[in-house]
Amino acid sequence: MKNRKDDEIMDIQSLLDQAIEARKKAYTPYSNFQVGAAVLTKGKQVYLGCNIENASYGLTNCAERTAIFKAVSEGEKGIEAIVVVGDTEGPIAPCGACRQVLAEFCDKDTKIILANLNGSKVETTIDELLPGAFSLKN
Ligand SMILES: O=c1ccn([C@H]2C[C@H](O)[C@@H](CO)O2)c(=O)[nH]1
Ligand SMILES: [Zn+2]
Repeated sequence: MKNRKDDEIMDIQSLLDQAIEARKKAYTPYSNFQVGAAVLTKGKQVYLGCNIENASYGLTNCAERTAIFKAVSEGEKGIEAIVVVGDTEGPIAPCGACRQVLAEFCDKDTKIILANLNGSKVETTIDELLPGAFSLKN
């Protein structure tokens, strides 16, 4: 019989597959570095994102922020898991801006899975990614 842990592993694998698909939609004429992300909300919906670059480089939106903003703009309240994937040597490392946005919408139980295309994968938390995050409640 399948247990809860098996279901979780399947969820994560399915999110990773979807993030890899989303990555193919990345708009990256400047860096040619594609990233994909998949968010599973507490409402059990999946939102996908890719990085979207701009001629004014600083306006680039990273894949994880695209996916999170899609979820939030549809009224989703919390994130159960997020997978981010890129063609990096090890698991991809989110930029500082994304860590601050993750801190806004993730809680201590949110699973943050960082992956690459070769099967490297780490599961982490927002507290590990951004210890001492800025918040108005500090
Ligand atoms: O976690 C990351 C790291 C980088 N990028 C994007 C931003 C830019 O388009 C390209 C190169 O930095 O990768 C993401 O989308 N997510
Ligand atoms: Zn980023």
